[in-house]
Amino acid sequence: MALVSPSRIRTAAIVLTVAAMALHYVLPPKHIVIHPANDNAMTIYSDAQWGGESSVEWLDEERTRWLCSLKRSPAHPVCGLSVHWNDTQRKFINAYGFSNVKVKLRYKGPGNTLRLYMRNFDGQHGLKEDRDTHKFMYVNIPTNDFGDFSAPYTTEVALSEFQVADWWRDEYKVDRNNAKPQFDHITSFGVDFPFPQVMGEHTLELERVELIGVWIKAEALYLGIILAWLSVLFTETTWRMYRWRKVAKENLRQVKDLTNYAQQLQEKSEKYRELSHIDSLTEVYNRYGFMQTLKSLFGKGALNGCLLIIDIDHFKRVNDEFGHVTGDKVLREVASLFAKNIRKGDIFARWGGEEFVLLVTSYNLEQAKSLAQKLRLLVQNHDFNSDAAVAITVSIGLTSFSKIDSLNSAFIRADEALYSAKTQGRNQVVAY
Ligand SMILES: Nc1nc2c(ncn2[C@@H]2O[C@H](COP(=O)(O)OP(=O)(O)OP(=O)(O)O)[C@@H](O)[C@H]2O)c(=O)[nH]1
Repeated sequence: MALVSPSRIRTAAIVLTVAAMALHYVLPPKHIVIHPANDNAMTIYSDAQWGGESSVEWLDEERTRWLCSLKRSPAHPVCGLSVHWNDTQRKFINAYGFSNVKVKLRYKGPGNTLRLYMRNFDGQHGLKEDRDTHKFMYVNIPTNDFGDFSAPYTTEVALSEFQVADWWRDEYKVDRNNAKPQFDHITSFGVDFPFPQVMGEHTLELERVELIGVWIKAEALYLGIILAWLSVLFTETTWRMYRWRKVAKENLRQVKDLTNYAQQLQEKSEKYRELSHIDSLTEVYNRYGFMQTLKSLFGKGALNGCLLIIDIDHFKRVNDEFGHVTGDKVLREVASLFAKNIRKGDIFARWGGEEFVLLVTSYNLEQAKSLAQKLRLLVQNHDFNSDAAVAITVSIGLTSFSKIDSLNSAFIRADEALYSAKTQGRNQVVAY
């Protein structure tokens, strides 16, 4: 089995999907603590610094609880607390990936609403060093949403609830497009009172402020899972296609092999068929080949012509005196002489032993006779180049025929003619 098979990849993908989803729901949210923290500074302020009548003071040594006394005066009534860190080690907070701010605050007083705010330095508007120029974003929260001193209560506010203050936009002449809340360079967090402020004494205690976010957003997680599954399916499809191609290639190769093998068999069977028609010694037709060729000629229509039976004279002597090897050589040469000197359509075969037959079509008896004489002389005059000091001659008996059913009788007549040629002294042609 392959090391990385599709089923293994799919199993791994299922395990990873389940693990990712479980982690997503089980993991505690990520958070950044804004307060309390060692690296921030807390300031309380009031309109007293601009000549107003309001005042503010810490109520405990730990500086967690403070008292705002809001008083009407010509100055705009202001009182609040600011947590900031742009003059501490932590220059700013990037809240990318965070969605909420969680505030644990206690309030006691006549006010109905508190204002939570954050400032963010955006580089285009304001100076880094001057916190008052940083974008002011706020959200008003009913005081009921916070606990009083008897029952502390935690409120969570979505960052999307914050809006940029109109006065900040007007003061720094920022157009609407650039006046959208942003939380990538938060430089301070604060609590104060929105307009219309309620005069009187307000006691507040800020216990904890933190940014809350998920490690990975659900949409991003699902998109990731979908992409991972798409790549698993892609990998699997590619793998399967690769395998199928390999199998198809192998099948094709086998088909090719079989085709080649079938071709070889065909060639062999052709060869054997041919061999079954051919006399192995002389390489001319044997008796079977002669009959088959004759049949195919009959198939093409009525046949007429002449039949010649050729027999080597005193061939036994050649064998007896010079051996069979010489005898074979003589047989081959006689066959070759005949084969070379007949027409393409004529059928020449070794009938058996030292006897040959020749069937010439469309020849009358006279024409066949002169052909037979020509062949007889060819043999007589041929230099057999053998050790046989005996002259090689042939006797030929021939006859004509014009009908298929007369072929048998033609054989008988030609045989009789041959016998006659032999008895009359051999090396001659006799026609019946
Ligand atoms: N070398 C060889 N000899 C063969 C073959 N086939 C038949 N013979 C020989 O051919 C000879 C034929 O002899 P016979 O039938 O007596 O005829 P002949 O000696 O030619 O005499 P006539 O036909 O009367 O002239 C025999 O000795 C056979 O052994 C063959 O394939 N090779």
